[in-house]
Amino acid sequence: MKTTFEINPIKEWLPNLNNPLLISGPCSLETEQQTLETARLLAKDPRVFVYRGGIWKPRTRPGSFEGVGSIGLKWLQMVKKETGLPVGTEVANAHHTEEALKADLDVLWIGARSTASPFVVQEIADVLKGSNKPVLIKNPVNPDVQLWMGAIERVYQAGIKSIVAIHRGFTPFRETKYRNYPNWKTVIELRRLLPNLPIICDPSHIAGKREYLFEIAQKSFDMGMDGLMLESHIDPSCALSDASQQLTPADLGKLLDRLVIRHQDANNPDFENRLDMLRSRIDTLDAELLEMLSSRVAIVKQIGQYKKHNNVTALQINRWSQLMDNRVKLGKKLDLNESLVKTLFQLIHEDSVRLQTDIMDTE
Ligand SMILES: C=C(O[C@@H]1C=C(C(=O)O)C=C[C@H]1O)C(=O)O
Repeated sequence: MKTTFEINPIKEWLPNLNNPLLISGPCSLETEQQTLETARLLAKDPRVFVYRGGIWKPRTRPGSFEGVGSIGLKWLQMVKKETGLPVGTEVANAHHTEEALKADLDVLWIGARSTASPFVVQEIADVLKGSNKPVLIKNPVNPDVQLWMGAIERVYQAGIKSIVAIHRGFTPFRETKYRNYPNWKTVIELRRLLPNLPIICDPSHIAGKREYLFEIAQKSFDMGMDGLMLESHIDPSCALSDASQQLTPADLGKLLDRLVIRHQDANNPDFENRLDMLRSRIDTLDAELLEMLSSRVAIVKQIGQYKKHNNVTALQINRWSQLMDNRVKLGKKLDLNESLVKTLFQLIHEDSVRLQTDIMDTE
């Protein structure tokens, strides 16, 4: 499928956007009062552009608070009427989508568990046909960029051009300090595949804890994200869901005050000139790296021939272990990141062994 999507910039559906897109509001709407009081405070901050509130909550285990359901749509309409903020909620099946469209919410989003299921996304997309609603699509729970793309394509094929992707982190397979670990590699790949697609970050679901929200939000701007979705609650300690990751509107304001917003360009000729100079040095160094790599490959091939004639295995585990230890030590001395050195030499070694077995088996 071709990947030149004509995605609308956010400003097309949010004309007063003059800052990164910030979506905020409670994880779950709980009562009319909690919904409205949170909204009233958020509406005072001009950096908040959309009010969010979950009403159908996909919970991992049964028995937790699963949201107030359709009554919440009425509360969201009240927020819009009173504050003027556009409002949105998560939809997870055709019925939710029909209800949300009937209530004329301004934006809808598809959650991470739903994105992971093509059937669910398709059923939502079928209902969205002809609606023109902006749709935000969270990453699937596993870092599979194709699955994320698939959900975006399904919604796009339903005629929706106002799409935003949300990085909400991925299910960890081991203990991490975050609730859902961020995977910037997957986000960078999505950006490469769909350069015009706005991508925002959801630090609340990545962090799981208030104390980590700032570092993730700042990293998002460092990475060129187009905005943030940050949960807020009038009284987080009493929240019925995700109590430890929500902020009061006042604390949200304080967090926003500390964030440095970064731009794609500096619009400053001095900066551009200096950057060009440094980049041309990188270009030269990269060419040298590749030439050195090519010389290395030539020797690896020579060794391969030599091994072939002497019936010696391509893989030499002792040499490989010593080489790796030595390169890691050298890398440390040169102040290089250990995982960079390891990954680089693992790739180089894997290719050496492949080259040598090819020589042994085909010539
Ligand atoms: C080049 C060799 O063959 C393999 C490739 C290596 C490499 O790329 O440096 C090291 C050990 C071997 O597993 C060798 O035996 O020296």
